[in-house]
Amino acid sequence: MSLKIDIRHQAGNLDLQAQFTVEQPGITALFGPSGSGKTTLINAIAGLIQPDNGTIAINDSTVFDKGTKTHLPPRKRRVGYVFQDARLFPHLTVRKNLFFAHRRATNPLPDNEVDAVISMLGIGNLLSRRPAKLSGGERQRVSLGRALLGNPDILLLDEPLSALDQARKEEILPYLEALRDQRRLPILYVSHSIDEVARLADHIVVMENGRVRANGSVFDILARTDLAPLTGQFDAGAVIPATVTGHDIAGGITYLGCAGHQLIVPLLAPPASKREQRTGQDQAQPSPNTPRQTRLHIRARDVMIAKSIPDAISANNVLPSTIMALTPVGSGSVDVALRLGHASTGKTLTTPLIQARITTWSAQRLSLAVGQQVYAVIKSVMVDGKLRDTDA
Ligand SMILES: Nc1ncnc2c1ncn2[C@@H]1O[C@H](COP(=O)(O)OP(=O)(O)OP(=O)(O)O)[C@@H](O)[C@H]1O
Repeated sequence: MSLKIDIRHQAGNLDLQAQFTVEQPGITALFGPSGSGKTTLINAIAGLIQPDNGTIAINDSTVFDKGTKTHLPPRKRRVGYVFQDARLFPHLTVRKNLFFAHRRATNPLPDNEVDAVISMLGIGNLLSRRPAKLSGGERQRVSLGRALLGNPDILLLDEPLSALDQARKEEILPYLEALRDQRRLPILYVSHSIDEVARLADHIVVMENGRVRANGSVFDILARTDLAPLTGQFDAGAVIPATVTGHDIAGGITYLGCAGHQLIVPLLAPPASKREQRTGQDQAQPSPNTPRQTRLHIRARDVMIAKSIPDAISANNVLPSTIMALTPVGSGSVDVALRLGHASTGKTLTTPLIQARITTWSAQRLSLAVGQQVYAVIKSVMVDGKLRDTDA
C-alpha cells in the first residue's frame, strides 16, 4: 500500500507544493494551521480537483499525471472519503445509504466482509433508521461504513470529528482505532486536534503555507519541540508507545511497560469496558493483567532530571535516560531531549524520545551535556486523554 504525492497547485492565495510518500498502512495525520492546504491536498488525491502540475500515485497506479494528461475520475480511484459532515442521503435508511455506495463501486467490498465492517462500526442496530434519527457520532460511523463498503485502497478523513461534541468524539474514537488496528487500511486523516493526532496517528505530515514542513513517525514529530509553535495547543513534550501490563486494584495503580521500563500510574479502567457497558454487558471492575497498547503523552514541563537515582522522593517513575540534545527555549529555559535507557558502550539507543524543559540555571548547575546518562523523573503523564499524577 502506498501513496505518492508530488503536486503543485494554485488556489486563490494558496500556493500548494506538496511532496511526500506514505508507504505504510495505518493512520497518517495531515496536520497544520487553518489555510495550510490540507483539504485542497486531499481533494486532489480524491480527484475532486485537478492540480496544476505533478503526479499522484495510489498503490503504484498513477491516478493523476499532468505530463501524460492522466486524471482518473473520483469513482475510479478506489478512494473512500469521509467529510466533516456525514453527507448521508436524508431520505434513505442507513441500510440503503450503505448499499447505495456498495452497488455503485467498481470493486465493492466482498459480501462476506460487509457484515464484519457493520459489526466493527457498531451500526447493525441502526440499519432501518433514517439519518435524521441518528446522533452525530452514529452518522459519522455510517459515513465511515459507506466509504469502507466501496472497498477503497485508501481512506481520506477530513476532520471527521470536528462537528461533534467531546462525548460524541469519545464515542467514535475507539471505532477509528479499530479501523486502524483491524483493517490495516492506509488512512489520511486531516485534523486540527493534536490530541486526536497523538492518540490515533502512526505518521504525521505537518503542513504550513501550502508546504510540507515535516513528515515522520508520530513519536518523532511530536518529540520535536521546534515544531511546537505549529502544533499549537499541544503542550510541548512527547508521545510514546506503552503497554498496559497489569493492574493492582487494591493498591489503585496500573503498570505500564515502555521500551523495557516500567511506569506506574493511578488505576486505569480498560477502555473496552465503555463499549461493553453501552451494549449492556456490565464490566465495572478492570480485569487484572490484561495487556493492551496505549500511548503516553509526557509533557516536557512534567519531567525533571537527576544525575543519580533520587532517594526518598514521592515520584514513582524514575527512568534511566541519555541526553541527546540541549536546545535553548527563550532566555531562561532549555529543552533536554532524552532517549529512554543507558546504552552500553558502542551501542546506539533506538528507544522513544522524551523531552524535559528545565531552567538554564539547572542545566548549568548540573553540567548537563549531550551523551550524559541521567534519570528522568516523570511527575505526571497523559493516558487515554487524561492527565494523571504519577506520584499520587
Ligand atoms: N477554489 C479556491 N478558490 C480560492 N481560494 C481557494 C480555493 N481553494 C482553496 N483556496 C485557498 O486555499 C486556502 C487553503 O484552503 P484549505 O481548505 O486547503 O486549507 P486547510 O488547511 O484545509 O484549512 P482548514 O484547516 O481551515 O480547513 C484557503 O484559505 C483559501 O484561501
